[in-house]
Amino acid sequence: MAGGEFALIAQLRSRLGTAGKGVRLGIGDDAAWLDPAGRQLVATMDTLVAGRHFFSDVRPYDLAWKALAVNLSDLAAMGAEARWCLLGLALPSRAAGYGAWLEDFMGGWRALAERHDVTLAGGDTVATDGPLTLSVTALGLVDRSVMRRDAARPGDRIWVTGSLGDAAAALDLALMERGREGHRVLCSAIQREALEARRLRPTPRLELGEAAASCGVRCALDCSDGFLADLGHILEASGVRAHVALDALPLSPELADLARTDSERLRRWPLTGGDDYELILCAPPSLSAALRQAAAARGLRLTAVGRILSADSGSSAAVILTWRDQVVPLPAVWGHVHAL
Ligand SMILES: Nc1ncnc2c1ncn2[C@@H]1O[C@H](COP(=O)(O)OP(=O)(O)OP(=O)(O)O)[C@@H](O)[C@H]1O
Ligand SMILES: Cc1ncc(C[n+]2csc(CCOP(=O)(O)O)c2C)c(N)n1
Ligand SMILES: [Mg+2]
Repeated sequence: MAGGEFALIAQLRSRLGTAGKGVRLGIGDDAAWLDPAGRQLVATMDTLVAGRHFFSDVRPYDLAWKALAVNLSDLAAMGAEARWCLLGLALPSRAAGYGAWLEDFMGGWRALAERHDVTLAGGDTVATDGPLTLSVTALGLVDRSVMRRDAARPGDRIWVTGSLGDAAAALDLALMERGREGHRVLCSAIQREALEARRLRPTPRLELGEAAASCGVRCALDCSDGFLADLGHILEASGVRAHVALDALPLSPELADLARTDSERLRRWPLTGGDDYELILCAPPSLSAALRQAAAARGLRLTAVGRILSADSGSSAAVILTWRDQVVPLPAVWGHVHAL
């Protein structure tokens, strides 16, 4: 980008890059100089592409929130304390320029960054002939071991924070509104607003992630591709299987209302929908009380949804799904999410 790039960076620097904890040198030099103060560093990156991860007409405020939230959610799943971010922007040319866009974008970024005391320490800005693309690197700190996806053990309880499926239902609504292929959803304006807020502004469960790791939980992952697909990552990495009780999956009141009359939806949205950004945790029963307490202290819903089984127990399926204690078939996992 020509001159506009430097004006844009100056804005980001003055509004988002002000001195933060451990920032020796932030936006403005060839690289950021950061001080983890003797702690261990956890690093993650997620990229959002217009048309694939968000609709091009998204409000910049919401886009910024989501780009940051999905990365903080990865730190939460490791049990890390979020500290710094780098922001990569690939911007297609726009008749209206990026002045007003950036103003709104920075508002959304700041709202979430301030909540977790995360500083923008650097990034990169380029022009592109392709779609608007944002790539965020998030850096966090831990003092002890992280939670890993290969650490589930037979006998562990499987826990889920918050509720599942709202964002997927909202995506169906948004697709229908745009005349695109989606599943028909009939709901009130109030229900729609609640679901849409979950799709647009996910809440990274950083406090619970840190607390769970402190309680001794060794296995977690954040749920972005859909509960079944993400649980599948844990099962594969850990070499185990699982039993999941479909009737135990936590639903928001709005989704429970919509799914009441339709068990197919009840299965699809929370199990395969994606974009939830809740944590899936696996922990031995001896940690259940401490985990429940950690969630209650933060006003966060935490639900036991199943159990980890050993690889050689019973049937060959990785996940045994039950509904009212009867085994039910697994829905097809949403294949196109990762089609390259
Ligand atoms: N291009 C890449 N180069 C190096 N490592 C990569 C690359 N893409 C992914 N990875 C690594 O692969 C692992 C899995 O990444 P993946 O993006 O599937 O998980 P995730 O970020 O938890 O999920 P999601 O992106 O759906 O939120 C991570 O360790 C990630 O750092
Ligand atoms: C416009 C639009 N279409 C589809 C979706 C749904 N979606 C896209 S990627 C993804 C999983 C995480 O992605 P990744 O694994 O690539 O990080 C999900 C649930 C959306 N949010 N917006
Ligand atoms: Mg990723």
